[in-house]
Amino acid sequence: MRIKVLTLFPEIVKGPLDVSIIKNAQEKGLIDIEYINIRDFSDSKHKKVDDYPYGGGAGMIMTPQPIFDCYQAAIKDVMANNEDIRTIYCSPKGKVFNQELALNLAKEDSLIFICGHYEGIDQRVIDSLVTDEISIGDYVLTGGELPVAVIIDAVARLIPGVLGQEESFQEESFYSGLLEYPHYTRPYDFRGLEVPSVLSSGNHKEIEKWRRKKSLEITFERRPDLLENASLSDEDKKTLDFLKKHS
Ligand SMILES: NC(=O)c1ccc(NCc2ccccc2N2CCOCC2)nc1
Repeated sequence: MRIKVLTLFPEIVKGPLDVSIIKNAQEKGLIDIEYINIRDFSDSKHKKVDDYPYGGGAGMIMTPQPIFDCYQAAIKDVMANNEDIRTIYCSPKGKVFNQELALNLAKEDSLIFICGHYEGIDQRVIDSLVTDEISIGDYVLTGGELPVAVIIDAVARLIPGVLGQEESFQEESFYSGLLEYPHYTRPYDFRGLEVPSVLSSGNHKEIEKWRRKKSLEITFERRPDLLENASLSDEDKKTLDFLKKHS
Protein backbone atom coordinates (compact mmCIF):
# COMPACT_ATOMS: atom_id res chain seq x y z
CA MET A 1 0.00 0.00 0.00
CA ARG A 2 1.17 3.52 -0.88
CA ILE A 3 0.35 6.18 1.70
CA LYS A 4 0.87 9.92 1.25
CA VAL A 5 0.57 12.26 4.21
CA LEU A 6 0.06 15.96 3.44
CA THR A 7 0.86 17.92 6.57
CA LEU A 8 2.52 21.02 8.02
CA PHE A 9 4.15 18.92 10.75
CA PRO A 10 5.48 15.64 9.25
CA GLU A 11 7.35 14.74 12.43
CA ILE A 12 4.10 14.46 14.42
CA VAL A 13 2.84 11.74 12.06
CA LYS A 14 6.20 10.10 11.30
CA GLY A 15 7.25 9.62 14.92
CA PRO A 16 5.03 6.70 15.94
CA LEU A 17 5.16 5.12 12.44
CA ASP A 18 8.94 5.03 12.28
CA VAL A 19 9.42 2.33 14.90
CA SER A 20 8.48 -1.29 15.56
CA ILE A 21 5.86 -3.05 13.45
CA ILE A 22 5.02 -0.23 11.04
CA LYS A 23 8.70 0.58 10.49
CA ASN A 24 9.33 -3.09 9.82
CA ALA A 25 6.47 -3.22 7.33
CA GLN A 26 8.01 -0.29 5.44
CA GLU A 27 11.40 -2.02 5.35
CA LYS A 28 9.70 -5.16 4.03
CA GLY A 29 8.12 -3.04 1.30
CA LEU A 30 4.58 -3.91 2.42
CA ILE A 31 3.73 -0.26 2.89
CA ASP A 32 5.34 2.92 1.65
CA ILE A 33 4.64 6.13 3.59
CA GLU A 34 5.62 9.48 2.09
CA TYR A 35 5.33 12.74 4.07
CA ILE A 36 4.82 15.90 2.02
CA ASN A 37 5.00 19.29 3.70
CA ILE A 38 2.12 21.50 2.58
CA ARG A 39 4.17 24.62 3.38
CA ASP A 40 6.60 23.79 0.55
CA PHE A 41 3.75 24.44 -1.92
CA SER A 42 2.72 27.88 -0.68
CA ASP A 43 3.18 30.42 -3.48
CA SER A 44 3.32 33.37 -1.09
CA LYS A 45 6.57 35.20 -0.36
CA HIS A 46 6.71 34.13 3.29
CA LYS A 47 5.29 30.63 2.73
CA LYS A 48 1.98 31.55 4.35
CA VAL A 49 -0.43 28.60 4.74
CA ASP A 50 -3.20 30.08 6.87
CA ASP A 51 -5.31 33.21 6.97
CA TYR A 52 -8.16 34.86 8.87
CA PRO A 53 -11.60 33.29 8.46
CA TYR A 54 -14.18 35.08 6.27
CA GLY A 55 -17.05 36.11 8.48
CA GLY A 56 -14.73 36.63 11.44
CA GLY A 57 -14.19 34.33 14.42
CA ALA A 58 -11.23 33.18 16.45
CA GLY A 59 -8.28 31.28 15.02
CA MET A 60 -6.86 30.83 11.55
CA ILE A 61 -7.89 28.63 8.64
CA MET A 62 -5.52 26.82 6.28
CA THR A 63 -5.70 28.45 2.83
CA PRO A 64 -6.65 26.35 -0.22
CA GLN A 65 -3.78 27.07 -2.66
CA PRO A 66 -0.93 25.27 -0.87
CA ILE A 67 -3.12 22.22 -0.17
CA PHE A 68 -4.44 21.99 -3.75
CA ASP A 69 -0.95 22.27 -5.25
CA CYS A 70 0.50 19.85 -2.71
CA TYR A 71 -2.29 17.38 -3.56
CA GLN A 72 -1.65 17.69 -7.31
CA ALA A 73 2.01 16.86 -6.70
CA ALA A 74 1.12 13.95 -4.42
CA ILE A 75 -1.26 12.18 -6.81
CA LYS A 76 1.26 12.33 -9.70
CA ASP A 77 2.78 8.95 -8.93
CA VAL A 78 -0.03 7.05 -7.26
CA MET A 79 -1.75 5.26 -10.12
CA ALA A 80 -5.40 6.15 -10.13
CA ASN A 81 -7.84 4.25 -12.30
CA ASN A 82 -10.74 6.51 -13.14
CA GLU A 83 -11.98 6.53 -9.53
CA ASP A 84 -10.76 9.13 -7.06
CA ILE A 85 -8.01 8.04 -4.71
CA ARG A 86 -9.32 7.61 -1.15
CA THR A 87 -8.42 10.98 0.38
CA ILE A 88 -8.94 11.21 4.13
CA TYR A 89 -9.34 14.34 6.22
CA CYS A 90 -9.50 13.93 10.00
CA SER A 91 -11.75 16.30 11.90
CA PRO A 92 -14.19 16.22 14.81
CA LYS A 93 -17.01 16.41 12.23
CA GLY A 94 -16.04 13.17 10.50
CA LYS A 95 -17.52 9.68 10.51
CA VAL A 96 -16.33 7.98 13.70
CA PHE A 97 -13.49 5.56 12.90
CA ASN A 98 -13.86 1.88 13.81
CA GLN A 99 -12.44 -1.53 12.88
CA GLU A 100 -14.94 -1.92 10.04
CA LEU A 101 -13.72 1.31 8.40
CA ALA A 102 -10.10 0.23 9.03
CA LEU A 103 -10.80 -3.02 7.15
CA ASN A 104 -12.43 -1.06 4.33
CA LEU A 105 -9.45 1.29 3.96
CA ALA A 106 -6.99 -1.63 4.14
CA LYS A 107 -8.38 -2.88 0.80
CA GLU A 108 -7.14 0.24 -1.06
CA ASP A 109 -3.89 0.30 -3.08
CA SER A 110 -3.24 3.93 -2.10
CA LEU A 111 -4.43 6.35 0.56
CA ILE A 112 -3.85 10.11 0.80
CA PHE A 113 -4.22 11.94 4.13
CA ILE A 114 -4.65 15.70 4.47
CA CYS A 115 -3.90 16.93 7.99
CA GLY A 116 -5.85 19.95 9.21
CA HIS A 117 -4.33 22.29 11.72
CA TYR A 118 -5.19 25.59 13.42
CA GLU A 119 -9.01 25.84 13.34
CA GLY A 120 -9.31 23.73 10.22
CA ILE A 121 -9.03 24.04 6.44
CA ASP A 122 -10.92 25.94 3.72
CA GLN A 123 -14.12 24.03 2.89
CA ARG A 124 -13.30 24.11 -0.84
CA VAL A 125 -10.46 21.66 -0.18
CA ILE A 126 -12.86 19.23 1.51
CA ASP A 127 -15.54 19.63 -1.17
CA SER A 128 -13.08 19.14 -4.06
CA LEU A 129 -10.49 16.67 -2.82
CA VAL A 130 -11.67 14.73 0.24
CA THR A 131 -13.48 11.41 -0.16
CA ASP A 132 -13.63 10.48 3.57
CA GLU A 133 -13.91 12.89 6.51
CA ILE A 134 -13.09 10.78 9.59
CA SER A 135 -13.06 11.43 13.34
CA ILE A 136 -11.16 9.14 15.70
CA GLY A 137 -13.54 9.96 18.54
CA ASP A 138 -15.54 12.70 20.20
CA TYR A 139 -12.76 14.90 21.52
CA VAL A 140 -10.77 17.86 20.24
CA LEU A 141 -7.06 17.81 19.38
CA THR A 142 -4.69 20.56 18.31
CA GLY A 143 -4.34 19.08 14.83
CA GLY A 144 -5.26 16.26 12.48
CA GLU A 145 -1.79 14.70 12.59
CA LEU A 146 -2.26 12.34 15.54
CA PRO A 147 -5.58 11.00 14.18
CA VAL A 148 -3.80 10.27 10.87
CA ALA A 149 -1.08 8.33 12.71
CA VAL A 150 -3.78 6.35 14.54
CA ILE A 151 -5.62 5.49 11.32
CA ILE A 152 -2.43 4.49 9.48
CA ASP A 153 -1.49 2.21 12.39
CA ALA A 154 -4.93 0.57 12.50
CA VAL A 155 -5.01 0.08 8.70
CA ALA A 156 -1.38 -1.01 8.18
CA ARG A 157 -1.60 -3.85 10.72
CA LEU A 158 -4.43 -5.38 8.65
CA ILE A 159 -2.27 -5.67 5.54
CA PRO A 160 -1.17 -9.31 5.05
CA GLY A 161 2.40 -9.85 6.22
CA VAL A 162 2.60 -6.79 8.44
CA LEU A 163 1.82 -8.71 11.63
CA GLY A 164 4.08 -11.73 12.06
CA GLN A 165 2.44 -15.15 12.50
CA GLU A 166 2.94 -14.84 16.26
CA GLU A 167 0.83 -11.68 16.50
CA SER A 168 -2.44 -13.22 15.45
CA PHE A 169 -5.10 -10.55 15.39
CA GLN A 170 -7.94 -13.01 14.82
CA GLU A 171 -8.98 -12.92 18.47
CA GLU A 172 -8.25 -9.28 19.20
CA SER A 173 -10.92 -6.94 20.53
CA PHE A 174 -13.35 -5.72 17.90
CA TYR A 175 -12.16 -8.46 15.59
CA SER A 176 -14.30 -11.28 16.93
CA GLY A 177 -16.95 -8.78 17.95
CA LEU A 178 -16.31 -9.13 21.68
CA LEU A 179 -13.75 -7.52 23.97
CA GLU A 180 -10.62 -9.52 24.59
CA TYR A 181 -10.11 -11.94 27.50
CA PRO A 182 -7.36 -11.11 30.06
CA HIS A 183 -3.78 -12.23 29.30
CA TYR A 184 -1.17 -13.67 31.67
CA THR A 185 2.45 -14.71 31.36
CA ARG A 186 5.32 -15.85 33.66
CA PRO A 187 5.80 -15.91 36.60
CA TYR A 188 2.85 -18.03 37.79
CA ASP A 189 2.96 -16.38 41.22
CA PHE A 190 3.94 -12.71 41.09
CA ARG A 191 4.19 -11.22 44.59
CA GLY A 192 1.36 -13.46 45.74
CA LEU A 193 -0.81 -12.77 42.67
CA GLU A 194 -1.45 -16.03 40.85
CA VAL A 195 -2.50 -16.85 37.29
CA PRO A 196 -5.97 -18.49 36.91
CA SER A 197 -5.13 -22.20 37.22
CA VAL A 198 -7.09 -23.28 34.11
CA LEU A 199 -4.52 -21.46 31.95
CA SER A 200 -1.70 -23.75 33.03
CA SER A 201 -3.86 -26.90 32.97
CA GLY A 202 -2.97 -27.76 29.38
CA ASN A 203 -6.65 -28.52 28.83
CA HIS A 204 -7.18 -26.46 25.67
CA LYS A 205 -10.92 -27.06 25.54
CA GLU A 206 -11.30 -25.72 29.10
CA ILE A 207 -8.96 -22.83 28.33
CA GLU A 208 -11.03 -21.84 25.28
CA LYS A 209 -14.23 -22.04 27.36
CA TRP A 210 -12.71 -19.91 30.13
CA ARG A 211 -11.47 -17.30 27.62
CA ARG A 212 -14.81 -17.08 25.84
CA LYS A 213 -16.62 -16.73 29.19
CA LYS A 214 -14.24 -13.92 30.24
CA SER A 215 -14.76 -12.13 26.88
CA LEU A 216 -18.53 -12.31 27.37
CA GLU A 217 -18.30 -11.12 30.99
CA ILE A 218 -16.07 -8.17 30.11
CA THR A 219 -18.15 -7.20 27.07
CA PHE A 220 -21.40 -7.50 29.05
CA GLU A 221 -19.89 -5.33 31.78
CA ARG A 222 -18.22 -2.62 29.71
CA ARG A 223 -19.69 -2.60 26.21
CA PRO A 224 -23.09 -4.36 26.13
CA ASP A 225 -23.76 -2.49 22.87
CA LEU A 226 -21.26 -4.79 21.12
CA LEU A 227 -23.31 -7.87 22.04
CA GLU A 228 -26.02 -6.93 19.53
CA ASN A 229 -23.76 -7.58 16.51
CA ALA A 230 -21.63 -10.38 17.99
CA SER A 231 -22.16 -13.92 16.71
CA LEU A 232 -23.13 -15.88 19.84
CA SER A 233 -23.30 -19.66 20.27
CA ASP A 234 -25.95 -21.38 22.43
CA GLU A 235 -23.25 -21.74 25.11
CA ASP A 236 -22.60 -17.98 24.88
CA LYS A 237 -26.31 -17.24 25.28
CA LYS A 238 -26.45 -19.43 28.40
CA THR A 239 -23.50 -17.52 29.85
CA LEU A 240 -25.17 -14.20 29.08
CA ASP A 241 -28.48 -15.32 30.61
CA PHE A 242 -26.56 -16.21 33.79
CA LEU A 243 -24.83 -12.81 33.77
CA LYS A 244 -28.13 -10.98 33.25
CA LYS A 245 -29.76 -12.88 36.14
CA HIS A 246 -26.85 -12.10 38.46
CA SER A 247 -26.02 -8.54 37.44
N1 LIG B 1 -11.55 13.69 16.89
C1 LIG B 1 -10.73 13.86 15.84
O1 LIG B 1 -10.53 12.97 15.00
C2 LIG B 1 -10.05 15.17 15.69
C3 LIG B 1 -9.46 15.53 14.49
C4 LIG B 1 -8.81 16.76 14.37
C5 LIG B 1 -8.81 17.60 15.47
N2 LIG B 1 -8.24 18.81 15.46
C6 LIG B 1 -7.73 19.46 14.25
C7 LIG B 1 -8.88 19.93 13.41
C8 LIG B 1 -9.00 19.39 12.15
C9 LIG B 1 -10.04 19.81 11.31
C10 LIG B 1 -10.97 20.75 11.77
C11 LIG B 1 -10.88 21.26 13.04
C12 LIG B 1 -9.83 20.88 13.87
N3 LIG B 1 -9.73 21.43 15.18
C13 LIG B 1 -8.59 22.28 15.43
C14 LIG B 1 -8.53 22.68 16.89
O2 LIG B 1 -9.75 23.18 17.34
C15 LIG B 1 -10.85 22.30 17.16
C16 LIG B 1 -10.99 21.86 15.74
N4 LIG B 1 -9.38 17.23 16.64
C17 LIG B 1 -10.00 16.04 16.75
